[in-house]
Amino acid sequence: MTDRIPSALRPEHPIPRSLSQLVEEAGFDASGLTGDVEVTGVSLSSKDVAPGDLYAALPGVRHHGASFAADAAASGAVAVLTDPAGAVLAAESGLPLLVTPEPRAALGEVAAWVYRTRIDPPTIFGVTGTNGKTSVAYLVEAVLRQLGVVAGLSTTAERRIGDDTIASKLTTPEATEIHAMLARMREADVRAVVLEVSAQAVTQHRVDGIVFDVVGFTNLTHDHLDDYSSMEKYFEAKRALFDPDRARRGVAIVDGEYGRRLADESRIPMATIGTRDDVEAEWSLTVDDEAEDATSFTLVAPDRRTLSTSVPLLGAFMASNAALALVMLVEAGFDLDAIAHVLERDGGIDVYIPGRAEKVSGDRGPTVYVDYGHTPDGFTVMLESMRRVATGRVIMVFGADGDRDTTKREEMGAIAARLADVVVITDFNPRYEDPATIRRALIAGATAAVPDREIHEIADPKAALRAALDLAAENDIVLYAGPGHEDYHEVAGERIPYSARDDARRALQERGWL
Ligand SMILES: CC(=O)N[C@H]1[C@@H](OP(=O)(O)OP(=O)(O)OC[C@H]2O[C@@H](n3ccc(=O)[nH]c3=O)[C@H](O)[C@@H]2O)O[C@H](CO)[C@@H](O)[C@@H]1O[C@H](C)C(=O)N[C@@H](C)C(=O)N[C@H](CCC(=O)O)C(=O)O
Ligand SMILES: Nc1ncnc2c1ncn2[C@@H]1O[C@H](COP(=O)(O)OP(=O)(O)OP(=O)(O)O)[C@@H](O)[C@H]1O
Repeated sequence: MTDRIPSALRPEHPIPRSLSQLVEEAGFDASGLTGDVEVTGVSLSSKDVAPGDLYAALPGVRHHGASFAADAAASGAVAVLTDPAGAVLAAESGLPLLVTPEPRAALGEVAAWVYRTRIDPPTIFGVTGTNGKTSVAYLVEAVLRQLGVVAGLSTTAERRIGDDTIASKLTTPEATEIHAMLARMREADVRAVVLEVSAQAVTQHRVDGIVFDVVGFTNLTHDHLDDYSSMEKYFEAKRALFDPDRARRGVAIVDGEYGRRLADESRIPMATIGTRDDVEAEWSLTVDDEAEDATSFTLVAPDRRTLSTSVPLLGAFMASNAALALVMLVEAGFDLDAIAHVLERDGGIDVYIPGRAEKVSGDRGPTVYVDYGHTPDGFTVMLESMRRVATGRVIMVFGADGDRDTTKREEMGAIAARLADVVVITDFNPRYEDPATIRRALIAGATAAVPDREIHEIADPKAALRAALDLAAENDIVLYAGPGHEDYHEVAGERIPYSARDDARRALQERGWL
């Protein structure tokens, strides 16, 4: 299931620790330890085991990790952390066992202990919310760099340690990977780390063993109702991050109901940001100007100091993301005036976010963006911004993920039909679902909302994009929403290499526009 974790995300010079010490110091039931041994790392998949690792054999949806204990031993694992059922399965590996009733809940602490990530930690930022997490994480990292701080970053798109970039698989890595990455970051003298935190990561104990200095909340809107039975449960998963056991301080955008509730109900000090006049908040954001590839804004602090700057990206929502990033930095102790000074020196926030409102066109032909929007709210904010800057029509190409929250599809179709002039519906990661069924749901939503909207159904994404470009005039905008930074298209369990950004550039070149 998991590909190997790149060695660049593990410490180069791990320091051994003995399991008996872990039992002693972390309060594990010593009767669960069947032999002592020194460990240098922890891994959650037999495929990721490096020599000297403690293999965490967890029960999963499809397998019990303990059935791979022999494979882990063959790769150099020196002990197994598992539950009582796993202890039976792992016995034949002959490795010492550390048995605990809920190994997943123990994993963060164990990994933090093995990798010593609690000792002299960097400043750790966490970002959560339905939309905008990746963008905010990049924005925090960008300003840290501008301030001269060596930073680390972990997002859906990439993990970054200083200048090294490694592609990501999950939004938030497993606890084993996070602590290994933090240990590697320490070797690279990283002093501040930004982690994107999904709701699933909180629920699945992936961020256990970390105390965040500042956590930020973007918004909460419809998504992931396949993993959470209600918005309330989804909210609870996010709120759990804003707890004294997990974080010292929080920052929330309080435009929406959930942001306000989070600020009111959290048991950690919370700073609030409002991006509309009718919202009461300590910090206020005003968008000064929106252009095709830049948004300028002014942030007013609780003490009335102001910071006026810009992001080199389209959209008022990117100004909200930037405001959250800046207030998180202030809450972490960075001085607002010092931040204002470097941003003025550099002409704004110097950031590149792969596949988020990314303009791929040049000076000729229509303006073309590739974006990662895959929720009703993401569609809304992006299309509303495009409508404000467009001098021509907005043509939108999109699909919807297979095997993911099916309840949002009709709403996505409806928003596209209401806010775009032309809609091209295509396939996007159908996974194991019938792609025609997904398209039908999107089209049903679109036609119910705007019966006479111009809608094209073109299954092949490359053909759909080219059809949109053929329809576009010089002053039109083409938005290709969904694929963002991804470099594959997932069909029936197979990942077919496909980069929408490269394909869009190729299509523009074919037309002599780039
Ligand atoms: C549905 C779900 O949550 N699945 C998670 C779950 O997988 P699983 O229980 O099916 O694992 P399994 O295949 O039964 O295997 C059991 C154990 O055996 C191990 N194993 C398995 C095979 C093998 O050869 N060797 C081996 O060691 C596995 O590493 C695992 O620990 O446990 C795995 C390892 O602990 C997770 O990686 C996996 O997340 C999958 C990849 C996933 O897609 N999760 C999604 C829902 C997710 O977390 N998404 C959010 C993004 C949200 C957003 O859009 O913002 C995220 O943070 O990425
Ligand atoms: N503040 C925001 N409010 C609403 N939509 C947003 C916001 N910021 C970004 N988006 C939209 O959501 C898409 C995903 O953005 P981003 O990757 O930053 O969010 P995310 O929460 O990290 O999502 P994911 O975890 O799926 O990557 C963007 O491409 C854009 O369409």
